[in-house]
Amino acid sequence: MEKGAKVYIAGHRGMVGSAILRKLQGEGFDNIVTRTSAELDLRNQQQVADFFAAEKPDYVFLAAAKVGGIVANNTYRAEFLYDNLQIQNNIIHNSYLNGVKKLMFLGSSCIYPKMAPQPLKEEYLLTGLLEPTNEPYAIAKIAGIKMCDAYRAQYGCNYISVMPTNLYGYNDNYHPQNSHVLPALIRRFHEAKDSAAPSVTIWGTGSPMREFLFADDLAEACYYLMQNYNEEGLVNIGTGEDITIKDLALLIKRIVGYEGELLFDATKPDGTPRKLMDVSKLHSQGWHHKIELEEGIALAYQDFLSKL
Ligand SMILES: NC(=O)C1=CN([C@@H]2O[C@H](COP(=O)(O)OP(=O)(O)OC[C@H]3O[C@@H](n4cnc5c(N)ncnc54)[C@H](OP(=O)(O)O)[C@@H]3O)[C@@H](O)[C@H]2O)C=CC1
Ligand SMILES: C[C@H]1O[C@H](OP(=O)(O)OP(=O)(O)OC[C@H]2O[C@@H](n3cnc4c(=O)[nH]c(N)nc43)[C@H](O)[C@@H]2O)[C@@H](O)[C@@H](O)C1=O
Repeated sequence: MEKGAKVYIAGHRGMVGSAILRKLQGEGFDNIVTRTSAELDLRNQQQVADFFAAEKPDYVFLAAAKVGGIVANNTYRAEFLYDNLQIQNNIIHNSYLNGVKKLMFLGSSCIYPKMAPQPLKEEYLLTGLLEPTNEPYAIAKIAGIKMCDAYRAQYGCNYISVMPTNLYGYNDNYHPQNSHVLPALIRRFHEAKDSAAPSVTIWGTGSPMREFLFADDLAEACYYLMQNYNEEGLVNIGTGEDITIKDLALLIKRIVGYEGELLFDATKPDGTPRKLMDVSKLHSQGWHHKIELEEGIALAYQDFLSKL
């Protein structure tokens, strides 16, 4: 990507899109195109066609999506499938029609089979059944990978797909029910500290393992791969390290400074038992994460406090 190139970041107000925007601005890009969902509903085929025909971006980061935690995925199953298929189909197809030089599609580690061997290698895609709570979202993300590969094969489009692990960071979603575990627990421990509540309830058994990457690290990786990677298929983006939900809760509890007890609500779903990324392909490309979990949670908590 040349510094003067016109770059469209779809989803620039979200956690990931805003981190990519900061990264590109920091690198000196000054021709960045953005639209909020109120200005441009990416599910709408005609609106997206008109936008691409008018703006003709050179490069596209596809970081707009219907996103949420385990309960949101399981509750809004139709929206997670429909919205995500519409958004990505419209952007990928109109990028092709308007000669976009390169596009990055963001998927998720939930595309891998629920019981795949660990760590998750890119080649495990489509080798088994998906986790039921996020199957609609995962099916949409798998379709996005296959769209990029099909447009590369038939039309020669340089569209690449990256699969981030679970993310957290600035501008995260702190909704009590619909968010991911890390922001949900920052909020719950903070509110329990404020109200001197005797206990905090963690969903599920606490035994599932998850890997977490700070969104600004993800943005660094996306920028790096946009400059250096031009292949079909997918690339995992993560740290290669994971932690149980119980240990994550204990870490957040300590950082927030809450002193009560932990309770576990086994009526809430655990989801996939483990989804540790194999990051050897990413490391062989020359990229490694910088922000470790404890430091990242402290930064996210400061961001949460600053927006109260
Ligand atoms: N968060 C995570 O843990 C992970 C996220 N990812 C992927 O990273 C990408 C970004 O996620 P994240 O930043 O967390 O999500 P956010 O929910 O923070 O942001 C999503 C953005 O998408 C935009 N958007 C949603 N629907 C529409 C629509 N119909 N039309 C236009 N814009 C729309 C929103 O725009 P607006 O603000 O203007 O409404 C929003 O800014 C997604 O592809 C997601 O699947 C992958 C792995 C983990
Ligand atoms: C990024 C990823 O995000 C989703 O999958 P997930 O990894 O299961 O994400 P999660 O962060 O919601 O939960 C992780 C674990 O944590 C437990 N947990 C405890 N207490 C809370 C809690 O309070 N909130 C949430 N959300 N989870 C909690 C929860 O029960 C689960 O065992 C996908 O649907 C899919 O969209 C996707 O790609």
